[in-house]
Amino acid sequence: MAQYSRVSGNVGLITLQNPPVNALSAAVRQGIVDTVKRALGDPEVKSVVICGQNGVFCGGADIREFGTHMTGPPLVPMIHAIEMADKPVVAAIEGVALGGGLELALGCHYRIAHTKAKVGLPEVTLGLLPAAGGTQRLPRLTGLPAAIALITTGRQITTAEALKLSIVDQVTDYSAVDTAVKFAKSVAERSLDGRRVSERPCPCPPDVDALFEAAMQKVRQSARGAIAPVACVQALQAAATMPYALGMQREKELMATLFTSGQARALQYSFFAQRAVGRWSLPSGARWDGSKPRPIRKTAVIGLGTMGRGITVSLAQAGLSVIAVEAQEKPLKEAQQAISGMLQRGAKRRGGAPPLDLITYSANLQAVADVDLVIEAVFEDVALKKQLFQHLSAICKPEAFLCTNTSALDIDLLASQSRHPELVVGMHFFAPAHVMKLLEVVHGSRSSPEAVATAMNLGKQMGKVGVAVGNCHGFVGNRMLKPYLEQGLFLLEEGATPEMVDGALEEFGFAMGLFRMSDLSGIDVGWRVRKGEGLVQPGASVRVRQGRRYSPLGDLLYEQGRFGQKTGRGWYRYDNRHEAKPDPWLNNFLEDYRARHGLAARRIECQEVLERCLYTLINEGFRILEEGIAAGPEDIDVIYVLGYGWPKHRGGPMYYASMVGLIKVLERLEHYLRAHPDVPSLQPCSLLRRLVASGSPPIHKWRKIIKKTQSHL
Ligand SMILES: CCCCCCC/C=C/C(=O)SCCNC(=O)CCNC(=O)[C@H](O)C(C)(C)COP(=O)(O)OP(=O)(O)OC[C@H]1O[C@@H](n2cnc3c(N)ncnc32)[C@H](O)[C@@H]1OP(=O)(O)O
Repeated sequence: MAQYSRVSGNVGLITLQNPPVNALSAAVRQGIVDTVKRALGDPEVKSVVICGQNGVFCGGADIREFGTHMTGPPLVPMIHAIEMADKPVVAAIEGVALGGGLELALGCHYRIAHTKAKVGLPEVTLGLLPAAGGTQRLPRLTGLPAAIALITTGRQITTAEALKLSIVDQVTDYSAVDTAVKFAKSVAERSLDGRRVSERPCPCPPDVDALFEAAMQKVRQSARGAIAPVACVQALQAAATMPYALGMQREKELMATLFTSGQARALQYSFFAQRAVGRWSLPSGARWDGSKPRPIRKTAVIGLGTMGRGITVSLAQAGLSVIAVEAQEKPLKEAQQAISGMLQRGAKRRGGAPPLDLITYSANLQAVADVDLVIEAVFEDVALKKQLFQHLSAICKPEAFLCTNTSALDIDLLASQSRHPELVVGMHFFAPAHVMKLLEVVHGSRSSPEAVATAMNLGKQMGKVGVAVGNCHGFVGNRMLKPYLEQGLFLLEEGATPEMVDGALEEFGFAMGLFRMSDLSGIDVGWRVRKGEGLVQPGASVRVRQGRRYSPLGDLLYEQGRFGQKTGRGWYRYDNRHEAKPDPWLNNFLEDYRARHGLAARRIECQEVLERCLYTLINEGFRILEEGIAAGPEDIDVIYVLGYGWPKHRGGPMYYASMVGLIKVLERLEHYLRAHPDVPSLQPCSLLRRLVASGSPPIHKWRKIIKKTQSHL
């Protein structure tokens, strides 16, 4: 809806009303059309201001409408009518002007924004392009390079930056609406010549072809198969080379292919999934809306290795005070230097001063005595962490939350070392912790809903997307990774090469194939995990361990000192630190290994690589759902997209399974299980069977069946 009033004598004020973000639903679009008509037809009204209620201009088109039969007036003619009005129309931007919201503002003759507002065209992140004239109007204001950068990334910018780029005409610290009304009065009689953006020429640099070639190359490299960024460049190319009307036609055609694409559906699913995970629930029935987080003011981080440093930076950037503890003086000094550098670089990027004063460094654990919440990030060693929890429990005030940054260890075991196990939760950050948005908040059997709510809330303050998960080895993300990695090794035994397996996964859209990932995280790290599980038998290469097929290939590489990137050798060779090159040594090693074990190498197709690696990972995801470790498929999908390089435009593993068809996933798992009966991770899980038996319902209906399956267990 849109409300109309006349203010300050002769200014027509149109207020968009659709909480929480005034999205342009059919009713809002109808409201705008009606109120604009009314304002333009009222002889008393000399100029018009468009604003949004509750301090938010507009969050864009209503994404919930996209999957439905769309009704109501379309955006393009609505914005065109505003631009062609013969009375000045001013957009008063507060909060956000995003997507269709910014496109609406670009159709106005003037834009006045609050200093704290943000603007952007994030459609590309939803698999779309700004198809309400955004690709044609923005470059006419900002020039092509800035428009390419903004539209192909969807980056949201401050209004200070928007002012520099001529996207807005004025920025104010006062009410943008009041300022816009005053301004509208002052320009009431002024000519609109030059104010209609679509009538301006698109500024074209002389090297425009080279500019677009470079832009196309850049998006193709970073998009990893996503089609929307490519379409964005094509639409901008139309703005540069065609008259406005033809450019609009091209924008429309490109949008038509994106709008119904599977990628757009997956990205829009992901948008809502990232919000749905905030509405967590625990197996006990406790929920986000009934559990109050406790405010946290003082925090502490124990252990200032890579993870501890990233967590400290992230807490300070969120405005929280941090006691940063490292037992030895030398590493403490080194960490202090590194953290200061990270904060300074961050401040340079974001603007403002680095929050150095918020951090106090100490080598003494007693320094954490009066903090509200501790995050320990010491070495992943259960004995060390147990001892630390005993100390913390004795030192900290009784109501302090004790959080552990572990990627796999038992939260209940650590909680049992504390006098207040209900205040213990896992906070599993992902490296680099000040950059990665994902946070697994792990609830143990005794964690209180208040502790979970507080950790989730703290994560949000830190700019993370928290996902509440249950306690099991590897939680959700790392647990699902295990069968995926295992299949990679089995494929090598059967005739594949690391570059072939990685090629298939990267072609699918993963940021990195599994062997490149293993080289990056360290072959020694995986070895240590397997050792902890009792799987490593040095020197032996027996292919059955704990009653199931086992590949010792990773252990053999470890024994050769090939730890991955850090030693320059792993599954690949690294002549310079980052570039992975196929290593003839490895091929010989694999041939010897196969010969020793009587394994005949066979030709393996990419499809088999994908099916075996991805379907076993997905199958583990179904087990996790069945056991209640994750509350719903959205939780798993958010974890994989934000933490494990799963291609965003494929929605996440569980969404992907729903798109491939559950029956196909089930059949292929059964097929591979027949070929490899000694691999239990290929055994389809009962939830998958139950979903297939229920007719493979759409993903949003899985929770109901999961609940039924759980009640049968
Ligand atoms: C052939 C058809 C042609 C159509 C023309 C196409 C041209 C235009 C396309 C578009 O405009 S696409 C939409 C572009 N806009 C966005 O991508 C913005 C998305 N929203 C956000 O980034 C954030 O929500 C926000 C606006 C910055 C606010 O963030 P905040 O952290 O304050 O709140 P959230 O938890 O994110 O959101 C609150 C609530 O609102 C829902 N929501 C947000 N934006 C939209 C939207 N555009 N449409 C529908 N709903 C929206 C969000 O889902 C939350 O609700 P719940 O999911 O929690 O119920």
